[in-house]
Amino acid sequence: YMRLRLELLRCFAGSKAVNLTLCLVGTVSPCAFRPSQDPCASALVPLLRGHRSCSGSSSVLSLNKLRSITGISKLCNLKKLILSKNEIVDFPNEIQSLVCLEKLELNQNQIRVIPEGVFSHLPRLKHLRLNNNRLSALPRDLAACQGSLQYLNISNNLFRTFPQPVLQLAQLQELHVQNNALRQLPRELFQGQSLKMFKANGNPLREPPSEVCAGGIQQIRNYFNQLQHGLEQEDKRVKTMFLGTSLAGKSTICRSLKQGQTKLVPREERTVGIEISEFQIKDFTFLFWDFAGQLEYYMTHHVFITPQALVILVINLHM
Ligand SMILES: Nc1nc2c(ncn2[C@@H]2O[C@H](COP(=O)(O)OP(=O)(O)OP(=O)(O)O)[C@@H](O)[C@H]2O)c(=O)[nH]1
Repeated sequence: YMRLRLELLRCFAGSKAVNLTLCLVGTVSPCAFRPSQDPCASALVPLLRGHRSCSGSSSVLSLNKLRSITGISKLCNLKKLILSKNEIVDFPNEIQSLVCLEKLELNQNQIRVIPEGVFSHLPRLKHLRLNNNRLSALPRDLAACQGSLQYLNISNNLFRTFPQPVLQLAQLQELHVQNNALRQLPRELFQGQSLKMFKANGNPLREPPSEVCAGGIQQIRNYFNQLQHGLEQEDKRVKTMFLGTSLAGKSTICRSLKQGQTKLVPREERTVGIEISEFQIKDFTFLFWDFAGQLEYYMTHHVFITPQALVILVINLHM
């Protein structure tokens, strides 16, 4: 039950585009098979109906909890293979025999590693879903799909660095990398014009900043173009936030810096909300954000604190 072996599928060897969605994903009812069009498939329907999890039209594989798949290597005409929502840990190596494959979905499994040498046998692959696994890298030979792959989803994995083989995918139109641990995206990804849809939210991005990524592909392209032309050097504004408990001395440091000498703020002049001011040193402009230290204002702080800001935490050592 937990290790549904698909040896019996060998009888499909040579048949065209067998709807494996049914037996592997189970989101389609057994009637999705078209025995009239594919006589081999009719042999499988009773087999699956006899299987406990296949009775009825509900999700089959989510119940099966497949951990491994074997016996599919002879399905060499297969175009679509859906193995979503299982408990597959080891990438099924036999997929490399499915040389006609155009669509492969292995999302929502527990795959950590994809071995080298599988994708180099899949030159027709157009659609690849690997989201919701435990991947932190992609094999180099994914680049072999550069003439065909149009859709790639690697969201909800453990990528800390952007997988370089993706940069070779010249036909890629849609890329999902949400909810990983990416800090940086490569400029080359946005140099071609093929990419039409790109999603990267849920990553701790610094380069380009998350705010830029949220604006979409064109904004990301503009950002990199500006960087390339050195325009970023003209932006010398530094957002500076003063944080600390009430009466820690935030306003005092803020005013002392601006006036170039110690300037004690009278106790009765408490900050209310936020006081924003500017401070110039040479050609740098510091935008001072002096936050009120009273507890009731804490709730609003996180709204204003952005990753690019300089934060000065003020502590009164006598308290
Ligand atoms: N002696 C001494 N007093 C200080 C120093 N820094 C701040 N103070 C005094 O401590 C009190 C509080 O200072 P503020 O700068 O208003 O503190 P704050 O952190 O801005 O306080 P909130 O407005 O409540 O958030 C004031 O009376 C200041 O004069 C310091 O370095 N030495």
